[in-house]
Amino acid sequence: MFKVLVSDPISDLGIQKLMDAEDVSVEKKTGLTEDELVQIIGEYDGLLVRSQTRVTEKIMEAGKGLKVIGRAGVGVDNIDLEAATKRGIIVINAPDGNTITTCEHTFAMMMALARHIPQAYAKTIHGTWDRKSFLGVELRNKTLGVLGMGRIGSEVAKRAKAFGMNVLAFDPFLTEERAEKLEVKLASVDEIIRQADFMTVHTPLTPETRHMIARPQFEVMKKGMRIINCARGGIIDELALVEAIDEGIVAGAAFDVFEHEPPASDHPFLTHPKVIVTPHLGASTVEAQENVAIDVSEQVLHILRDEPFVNAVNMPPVSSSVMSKLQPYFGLGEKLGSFAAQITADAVSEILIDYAGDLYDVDTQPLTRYILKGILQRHLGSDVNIVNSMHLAKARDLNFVVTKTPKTKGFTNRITVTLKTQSGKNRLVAGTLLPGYGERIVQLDEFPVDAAPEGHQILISHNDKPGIIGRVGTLLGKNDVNIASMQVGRKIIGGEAIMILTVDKAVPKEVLIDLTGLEELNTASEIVL
Ligand SMILES: NC(=O)C1=CN([C@@H]2O[C@H](COP(=O)(O)OP(=O)(O)OC[C@H]3O[C@@H](n4cnc5c(N)ncnc54)[C@H](O)[C@@H]3O)[C@@H](O)[C@H]2O)C=CC1
Ligand SMILES: O=C(O)C(=O)COP(=O)(O)O
Repeated sequence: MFKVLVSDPISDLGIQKLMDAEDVSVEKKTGLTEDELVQIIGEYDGLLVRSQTRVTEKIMEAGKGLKVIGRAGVGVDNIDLEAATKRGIIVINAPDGNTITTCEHTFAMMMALARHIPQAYAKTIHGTWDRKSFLGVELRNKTLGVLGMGRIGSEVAKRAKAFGMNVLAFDPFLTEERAEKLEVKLASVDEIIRQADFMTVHTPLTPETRHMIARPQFEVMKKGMRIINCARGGIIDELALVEAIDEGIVAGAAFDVFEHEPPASDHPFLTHPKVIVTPHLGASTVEAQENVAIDVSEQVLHILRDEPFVNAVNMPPVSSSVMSKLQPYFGLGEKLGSFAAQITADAVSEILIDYAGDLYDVDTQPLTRYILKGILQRHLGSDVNIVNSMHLAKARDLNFVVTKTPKTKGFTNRITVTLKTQSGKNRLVAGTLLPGYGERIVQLDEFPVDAAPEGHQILISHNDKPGIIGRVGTLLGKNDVNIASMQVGRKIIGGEAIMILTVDKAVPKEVLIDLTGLEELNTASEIVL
């Protein structure tokens, strides 16, 4: 008999199938502390949560029999995925079930913001008939900026069109073609900030999206903008937002999510007359809660019974025979994908992967999943894994083409990843596994190189002129950035060249800016692998 613990309020109707299963017993214990969970988790094979329960490494360590953690919702930022993967605990989520509900909440917030509904309600029920203070604005003919055009963002955009709004959208995976299909105008974050009347964010919280709207963005923002966050606390810098409202830059904000939940009682949002808040209610409808609970229960049943499953956010289902041939290449593949994504600034329209030499007659599909994971993870965050990376690429109309080449000059094996972009500036990175030496990047765009893909790297494009290497070394030395290795590649003497430096620690942004100021140096960016 499998035992499943439900530790957050999850729809009974949704988990009915799990409760009815003869081989499963379900127990509901909500509101437990970490220590209380640690005490009891050892008895269970499965754990079902929403966003309240923080499933920490300590809990998983105590959950010796835990096979699966089911998240009845989208975001898995309350679950330590790395700890789960390390222990072979499969984490699944229900990504589709609460899309519409959260989109509708976003609209409820947008309307409430435009018409001051919470503030007007509060005055009216306290006996003040105030018709002067709450002059609103229409949505019609206003410009809505949508940051993050995944499931929820796309639905928000669709409904905004019905309200007569013009939609500007930004998502690293949004191509011109897809934007046209969704009837939105592709825009940069900067264009959205300068042009939108309303702005709503629908991205996950990743290192890249954390504080993506902060002081520098407020400084150039269109005056009078209204901002909505029903995605994750931390995407918008909360304190900088309050400042921007007080300075008259932002006309109002509606937040469902917070950097710390629940927010502290003295959080400025809670008393600010121009900020409206809800307690993370985006997914809280009867329908969504039923949907996500059904989805997650079905998957938990499959996993407990050792049956095929979908929506795993962390587990690689690779057979052992394929594994033994391909495993040595998995790390290289993922790094090549990540490297390619990090050097590509434009929206990617197609991914080309070529396997050559020893990889010619191997079923490389699992390896392709690692490469896609490396590419997608940069923008989609921790939800991408080798189980869902192909699905996620397809769902974003991101075509990937795999080719095989029997022989490769100079190497026994070679993986080449090319990202074709909207602007036509394609980026190529190729790598090989050298017996006895490990992973190597052997080509970057048209330049032959020989660099180990690891840690912090600086990629520099420059003109092949004497003295440039010295100038780079001196500047990095002055800034206490130690160079572990350096590789230079060029096609012709005196022409365009590149440099890959492996350094011992993260490179401050200012140092990268200073590098680009050096004579004969064109661009400098950091790659983290
Ligand atoms: N308030 C609530 O109760 C709920 C909140 N959510 C949250 O809403 C967010 C969106 O959920 P979904 O649409 O289902 O996810 P999704 O994965 O379908 O979409 C996220 C999109 O953000 C894009 N993105 C990533 N980095 C970006 C960047 N730097 N700039 C612009 N776009 C970027 C991705 O390419 C992706 O298309 C998630 O954070 C999720 O956790 C989801 C459901 C309920
Ligand atoms: O699904 C998500 O990402 C959510 O944020 C919903 O969270 P909840 O299940 O309502 O605690």
